[in-house]
Amino acid sequence: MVRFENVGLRYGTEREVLSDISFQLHRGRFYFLTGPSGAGKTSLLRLLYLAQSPSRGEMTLFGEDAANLPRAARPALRRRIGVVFQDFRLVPHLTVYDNIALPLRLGGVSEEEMTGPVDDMIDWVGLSASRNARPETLSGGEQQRVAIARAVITRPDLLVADEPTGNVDPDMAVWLLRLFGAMNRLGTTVVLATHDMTLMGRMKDASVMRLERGRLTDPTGALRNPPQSWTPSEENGEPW
Ligand SMILES: Nc1ncnc2c1ncn2[C@@H]1O[C@H](COP(=O)(O)OP(=O)(O)OP(=O)(O)O)[C@@H](O)[C@H]1O
Repeated sequence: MVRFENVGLRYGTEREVLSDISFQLHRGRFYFLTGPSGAGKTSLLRLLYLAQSPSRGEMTLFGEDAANLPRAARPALRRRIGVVFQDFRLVPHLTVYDNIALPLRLGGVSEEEMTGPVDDMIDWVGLSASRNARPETLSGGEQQRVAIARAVITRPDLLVADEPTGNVDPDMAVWLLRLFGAMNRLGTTVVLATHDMTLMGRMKDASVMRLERGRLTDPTGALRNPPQSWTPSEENGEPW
């Protein structure tokens, strides 16, 4: 569903921060993106969620040429991608409910249609008691659960997360990883950037993409060939 071929990225006239990046992401898989600080993880994720265009190379997303996408075609492709950031990026003056409902409102879903799914989602992330609270009154872990709920309320094909557990305690990090795992079991492809080796060890089936000074290594060998044994699981105890 995603293919990068010899992708390079430079900011302005500086040297390339990403060079010769080639990989494929397979539908329904879980990927960790790791590497030292400054290796280019955020830059690679920004390419994936179309916040940045590559300086060279080929980039195919959901079968579309994403490297040369006309501006007008970007929103439709972008709607198929959910994004979660380390610093949550919630809208401060909106309640938990309204933050999670935001992508549906922007997509033109009626208030009547969205109430059930948004409340189910609030329940799923364990925040029913905070439905009408503003983000500033929540803990970091609670805010990140709102951010994850907002990112997945549209059931994206691809979920991209940039150090989503960086600002929460270790127990909450495991809780959040379970949410990403549950989404993944429902068929969403997940790419999660992290430094946290313990967290990576908890997701045994995940593939690991490692960046070193702007170049990608493939320690699990899974980026070019999909694992033969793997099939998406239909099991789900989640509300949607
Ligand atoms: N907007 C920008 N303009 C110029 N250089 C940038 C910009 N964003 C990132 N860089 C540079 O690109 C390189 C890769 O940065 P990036 O943030 O992608 O790495 P990272 O692996 O995510 O690091 P960290 O783990 O510290 O967040 C760094 O040298 C950084 O200084």
